[in-house]
Amino acid sequence: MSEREYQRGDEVAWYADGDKLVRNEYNPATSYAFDKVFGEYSETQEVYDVAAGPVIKAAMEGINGTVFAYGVTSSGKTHTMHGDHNSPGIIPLAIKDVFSIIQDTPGREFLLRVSYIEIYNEVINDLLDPTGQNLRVREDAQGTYVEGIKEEVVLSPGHALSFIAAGEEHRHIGSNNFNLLSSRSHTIFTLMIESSSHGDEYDGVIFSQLNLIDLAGSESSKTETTGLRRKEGSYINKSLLTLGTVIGKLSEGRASHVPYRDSKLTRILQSSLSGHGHVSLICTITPASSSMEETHNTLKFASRAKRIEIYASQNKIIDEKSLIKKYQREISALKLELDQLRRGMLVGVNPEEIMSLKQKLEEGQVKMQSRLEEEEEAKAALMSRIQRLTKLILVSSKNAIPGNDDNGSLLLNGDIQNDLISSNVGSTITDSTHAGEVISGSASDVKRLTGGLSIDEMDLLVERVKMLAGEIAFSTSTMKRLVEQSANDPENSKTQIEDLEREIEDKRRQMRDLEKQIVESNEASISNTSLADMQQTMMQLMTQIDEKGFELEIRSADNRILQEELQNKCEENKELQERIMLLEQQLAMANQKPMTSSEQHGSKEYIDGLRTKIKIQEVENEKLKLQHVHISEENSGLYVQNQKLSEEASYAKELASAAAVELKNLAGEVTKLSLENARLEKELVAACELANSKASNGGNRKFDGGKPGRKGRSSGRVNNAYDEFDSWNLDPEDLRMELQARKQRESRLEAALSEKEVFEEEYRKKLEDAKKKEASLENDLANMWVLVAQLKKEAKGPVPESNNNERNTERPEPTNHPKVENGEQNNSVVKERQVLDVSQTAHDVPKEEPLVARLKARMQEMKEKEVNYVGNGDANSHVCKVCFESPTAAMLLPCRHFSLCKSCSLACSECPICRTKITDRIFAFAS
Ligand SMILES: Nc1ncnc2c1ncn2[C@@H]1O[C@H](COP(=O)(O)OP(=O)(O)OP(=O)(O)O)[C@@H](O)[C@H]1O
Repeated sequence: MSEREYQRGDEVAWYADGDKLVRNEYNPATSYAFDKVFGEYSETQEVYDVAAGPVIKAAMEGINGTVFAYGVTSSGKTHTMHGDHNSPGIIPLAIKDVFSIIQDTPGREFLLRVSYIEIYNEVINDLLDPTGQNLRVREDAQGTYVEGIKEEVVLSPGHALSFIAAGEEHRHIGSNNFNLLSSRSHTIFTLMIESSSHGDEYDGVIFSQLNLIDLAGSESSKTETTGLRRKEGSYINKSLLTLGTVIGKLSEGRASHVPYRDSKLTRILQSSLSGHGHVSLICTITPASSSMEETHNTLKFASRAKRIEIYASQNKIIDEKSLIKKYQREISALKLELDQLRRGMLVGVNPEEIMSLKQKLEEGQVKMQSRLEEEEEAKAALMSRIQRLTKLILVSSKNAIPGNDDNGSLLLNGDIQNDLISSNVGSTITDSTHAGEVISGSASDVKRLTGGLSIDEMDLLVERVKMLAGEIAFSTSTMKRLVEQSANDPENSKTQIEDLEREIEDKRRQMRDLEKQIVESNEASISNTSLADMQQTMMQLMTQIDEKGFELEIRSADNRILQEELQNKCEENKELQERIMLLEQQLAMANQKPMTSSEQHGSKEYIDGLRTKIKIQEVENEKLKLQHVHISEENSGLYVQNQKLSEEASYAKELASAAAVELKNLAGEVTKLSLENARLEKELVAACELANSKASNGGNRKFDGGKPGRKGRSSGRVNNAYDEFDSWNLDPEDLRMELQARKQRESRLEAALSEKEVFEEEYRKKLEDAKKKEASLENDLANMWVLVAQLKKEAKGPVPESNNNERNTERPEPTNHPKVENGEQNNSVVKERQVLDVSQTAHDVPKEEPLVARLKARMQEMKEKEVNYVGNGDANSHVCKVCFESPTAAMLLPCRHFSLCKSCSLACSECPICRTKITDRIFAFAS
């Protein structure tokens, strides 16, 4: 149990009974058996060894694998899959294992790629590429895949972890009342593994995919969430419900329709769940008594999932499609091309030519320059591509050097490791945390800078610096998490944070050392370069100058365009300002007009008075506009409320009709039972009579010598009946008891019947209340519209009577309020409107102030009503327990739980409250 659960006073409700059973503390007969149960003292490493290790090993041999953690919120899924600094989870352990398997597999080349996505509110986002949002799931011959996903080649465990750390920064996390850092999305970390053996032993390329999944936790109604969290919770629950249904269908083993398409999660996992890969499901549970029911559900889910049978087999792909093969082919072709190019260049180009080329360039002979540029660029591109491709292919260090001392270092393909091991560069790498991640290439083809490091080695150092930077990012994000958690456990966190800080400092130091080496090596190489090298360096520098020049040109062109745009904008601005001035002039002239007329009247006061009036009118207009906005908002609020009420009313109707159906059934059952009772009573009377007559005949069965004695009796009706009774072997006492039991059952049923009637009565009352509320809200709504119309009219000043029709047509109520349109509105509304109309026609419009006050009072009244309405009863009682949104339908599950809306209930194969299987659905509204 967690600290929080202890503090809450929870007890242990479920416990691990041995390493295969989970048993209920309160009801020991309830237990579930699994492949392996890990108790409270188990480490994640043990979980990894049993539940993930074999899957990862098989994935390295070409069999797809999926490992996922399932459980309610805060039960430890993220702890199991990601872990923390002290206890790494399945994902980091798997990554480490993958690289050590590569190291232990001499004779094979591997290419590893990773992708990392999340499913948040049924939208797939790429965590490695912030621009990759709302991606789509597609299907091809090999199964389902996410379109447009970013895949990154990884070279070391640290490299892979740095991508996870970067992805975690974008993942959706939030807090609920169970977990401060609750995962609000499902995440899928995928490792794509390609491998082939070398040279003569080449047997094609094997491809496999390893999915490591951290699901978001299902949320019960106990999770106090609102707004966004509630919405997220409903999406999480829906997708987990679909996962449950899919697992349920698969475990049945029958060829029925499996609804993979009902959620993105099941759609992506379709190939894994139904295909030929290994799947390992880790269910996380809490022993706490307050979550007993949720834990029970998880155990049932796990039991069902255990019944699914999957037939794992190795994948093979055709060579053309494999990336590793493509890279290998490309490397050979590029090397060839580079050779040709280099030969051509060394022979064909000398410093004078370069100088003359430079001169010609200055003179504008673009053709020559571009040839030089192209050749240089092509060469540089080829070299860097060869290096890059070569570095991506991973091989065990045991491959490359005969007699290698097997120091455990993993090499990236090639033959430069001798140099590395002998140089201090190599030792730095071997000393580092992810020892022996060495990048190699075909160094023979790559130019070595005299006295310094080869280009490959330099690249290797740069790569190593990048990896260290990634690892530092990962450690920093772990530290951030720890700092967040330090409030709960300051002592423990402090030491962890200190350790991490030390580690980060250490890595920074390593990075600085490497950077120093790079700089020193550059300097050394410069001081020792031969003439040829100088030529080449010069050429490279020239190319760089040219490139920079080109870049500069592009930038200045861009700049020119931007300046033009700016100028255009300025001109536009100027035009606009002129227009504004013109309009102002026009306005001033327009303002002057009444002055002229007032001059005609010869009264300055009159003008001032008019101006003040205009100003007041403007202020009033502003106010009215604001009020109009308020009222419109109020109106839409009322409309929504109205809709809600209608939904509630229909819900109540459905419930009532469901109750009626049940009542009818119960009545039928009661009648049947009464008939049965009557029959039994008759039988009892007959039996009693027989017993009595037997007693009066002195024939006590105990003393009459048993059955043979009865056979000798003379035939008669009573005796025949007795024989018949005897042949049934019925005891009157039994019958009496049976009768009593039936009577009890009957009275129970009658009690249930009357209870149902009470419920029905309650529902009826609720329905009436809802109807009343609806009517009153409609009434209010209509009143508001009348007021709005009046306000509008007043805003326009006194309107001549002939304008009344126009005013009426402006009213928006017919579109928003169907009842008014149909003329069905409440009489009081009609009356009020008539009164107002009359008052308007008589030019007896109340002054604005009282009207505004009335409007405010009305708004206050409406708000209070809303509060009363919302405050009535439990807001959660009628919402669907899965999506938390729609009202529940009147659905009769076999377990009698009315807890789902229609769409959720159709999507599930079992009741989410008690997990009873849904065999029939009776929709009351259908009946
Ligand atoms: N086996 C465990 N040992 C120690 N601490 C654990 C263990 N399992 C979970 N915790 C702690 O419990 C808290 C909640 O765990 P975690 O975040 O892994 O739950 P979750 O199931 O992923 O939750 P959600 O679904 O809300 O994301 C964390 O602080 C975690 O460190």
